[in-house]
Amino acid sequence: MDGSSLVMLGVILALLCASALFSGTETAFTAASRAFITRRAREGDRRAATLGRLSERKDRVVAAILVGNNLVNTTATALASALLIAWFGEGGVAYASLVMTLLLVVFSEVLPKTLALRSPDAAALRVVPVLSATMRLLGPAADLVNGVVRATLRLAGARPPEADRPGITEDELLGAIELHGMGQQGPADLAARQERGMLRGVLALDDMVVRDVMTHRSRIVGLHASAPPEAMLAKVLASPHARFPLWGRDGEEILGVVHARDVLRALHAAGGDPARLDLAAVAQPAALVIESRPLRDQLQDFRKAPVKMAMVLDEYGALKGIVTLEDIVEVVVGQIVQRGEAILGDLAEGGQVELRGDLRVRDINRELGWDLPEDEAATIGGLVAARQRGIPAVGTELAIGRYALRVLERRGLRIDRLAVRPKDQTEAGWMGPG
Ligand SMILES: Nc1ncnc2c1ncn2[C@@H]1O[C@H](COP(=O)(O)OP(=O)(O)OP(=O)(O)O)[C@@H](O)[C@H]1O
Ligand SMILES: [Mg+2]
Repeated sequence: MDGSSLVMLGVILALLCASALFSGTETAFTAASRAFITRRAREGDRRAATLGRLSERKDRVVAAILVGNNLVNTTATALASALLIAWFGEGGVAYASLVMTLLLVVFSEVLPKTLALRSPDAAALRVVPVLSATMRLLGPAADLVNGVVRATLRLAGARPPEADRPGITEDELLGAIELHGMGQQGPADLAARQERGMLRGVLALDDMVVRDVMTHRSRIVGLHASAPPEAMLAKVLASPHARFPLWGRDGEEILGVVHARDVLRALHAAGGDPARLDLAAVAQPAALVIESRPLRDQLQDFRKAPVKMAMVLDEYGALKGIVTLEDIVEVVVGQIVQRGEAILGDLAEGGQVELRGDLRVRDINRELGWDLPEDEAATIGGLVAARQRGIPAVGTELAIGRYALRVLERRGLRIDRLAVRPKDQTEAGWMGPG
């Protein structure tokens, strides 16, 4: 082998290495997590800051890398052809294609990309100098490439892709949340599941309205201003609640909201004599909210409000229920306190569970990981009534989505108790008596 052949071999080898560097850089750059880069940049890491800036124009960076990568690939292959033709004559072209394809795929594509993917975040930081140099040298070429691509797309009638799409979409975020902690087991799995629930809850605040979480009118514990003071005191003492709407004479008009603290204050003002208790004097003005108000907005209102309870009205101004800060917080963190009896019965074999009719479909889905439809009614009893177009008799069975339901108890026009099970698991049928 003569001297110039040796030089050529050396150059080809160097080009293959450059090609590998481009490939690895591209993979590290595109696979590095945005969250990691942002965090490190905030901590003052200069390389991360550069990465963050480059990520804002991903298409430009990728185009520059591709230009560089293809430039070295073609040059290396051309040199190899020249060399092998000199050695083997005409047949050298075929040899060069074969050998260079193998070398490029194995050493300049798969190997560096696999390496970069093993820890893309660290790799991305390491290749920042390569990225900067590439952009300085090939940035204009990348602009040219992107310009030609856009023009061609426009000629073909296709819409060019958005160059600078802001951040990620909510769908992408939801997808990432579903993947969070997947494949973990035991306590780690439980923690990840709870975190998924909270993250989903935060996003749900956008789609939910006050009506979805309010406590229905029929379950409000309120005080009537016209009732004997001793009776009001007894009611406050017997109730687990801290805030009470104060109704006017006709039981329709809302005078305000009384906090248990206010009752104490009123009692003190009355010299400790319950008969002289004047709750209307200590009641705070009631906040009113329309039932269609988005939860996110109501949450903001509560942050500023002196009383963390609001009366929920429909568009005609009729009272529909009440909502408190806790009702909204529960969308994110899940049921905080299980009120009264246990919120859910024990899960029997085959996944069957007995539920109170007034449980919220959303809470059931969350607690059991089910997917009953949440947009037809707030409570599971309401969902059954909606599907049956009326209040079904005890013993009625129906299917909703993947679930079989059976009415166990009815009180008046309300479904009090029902049994539910996922259909696929228990072809065996209902368990237990009844
Ligand atoms: N007077 C009331 N009547 C009926 N339901 C109420 C009443 N007050 C609060 N709730 C409901 O009870 C649940 C818990 O609300 P929240 O924790 O805000 O009130 P609380 O437990 O009475 O007060 P606190 O937790 O401040 O002592 C919510 O679903 C809320 O809608
Ligand atoms: Mg509470």
